[in-house]
Amino acid sequence: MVLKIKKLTQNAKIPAYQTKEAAGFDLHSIEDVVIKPGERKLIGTGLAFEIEFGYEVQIRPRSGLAFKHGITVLNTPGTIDSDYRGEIKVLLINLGDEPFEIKEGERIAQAVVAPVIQAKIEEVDELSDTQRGAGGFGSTGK
Ligand SMILES: O=c1ccn([C@H]2C[C@H](O)[C@@H](COP(=O)(O)OP(=O)(O)OP(=O)(O)O)O2)c(=O)[nH]1
Ligand SMILES: [Mg+2]
Repeated sequence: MVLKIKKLTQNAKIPAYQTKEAAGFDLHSIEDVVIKPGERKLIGTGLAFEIEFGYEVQIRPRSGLAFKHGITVLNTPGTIDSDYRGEIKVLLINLGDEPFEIKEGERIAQAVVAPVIQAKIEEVDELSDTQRGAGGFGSTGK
């Protein structure tokens, strides 16, 4: 699968898988940002993607930032559609107790390519019967 990446700004960094079998590649901030406790911020990467049809890119948190600083991706996994050509942005939230400082060039989140199955959506009047039926939300016990 080829992922085409275009730099939209001079200071954008083309991401790279950090190890041979890494599932995700890290995304870098193009901005200096401070996120106060409880605050959320949309952060630019300066990158645009052309994803092959049949795939998406998911934006996920970095576990180190989550564990050490309470920094996570609010909408995780963020969905990048294969037909999106705008700037890839990362929506971070600070769930920690201290302001979190991000410097331009730092890695703020990771991206994972995943296959997508687009369904043929069909409206019907009846659905088939099943043993579970409408039971959910703990219906089988704790
Ligand atoms: O973390 C994210 C999530 C989304 N996007 C971009 C790519 C995606 O293809 C587009 C739309 O995302 P989504 O469908 O999640 O947002 P929406 O609120 O439904 O907006 P839209 O009405 O544009 O679909 O925004 C990002 O850059 N970062
Ligand atoms: Mg949408």
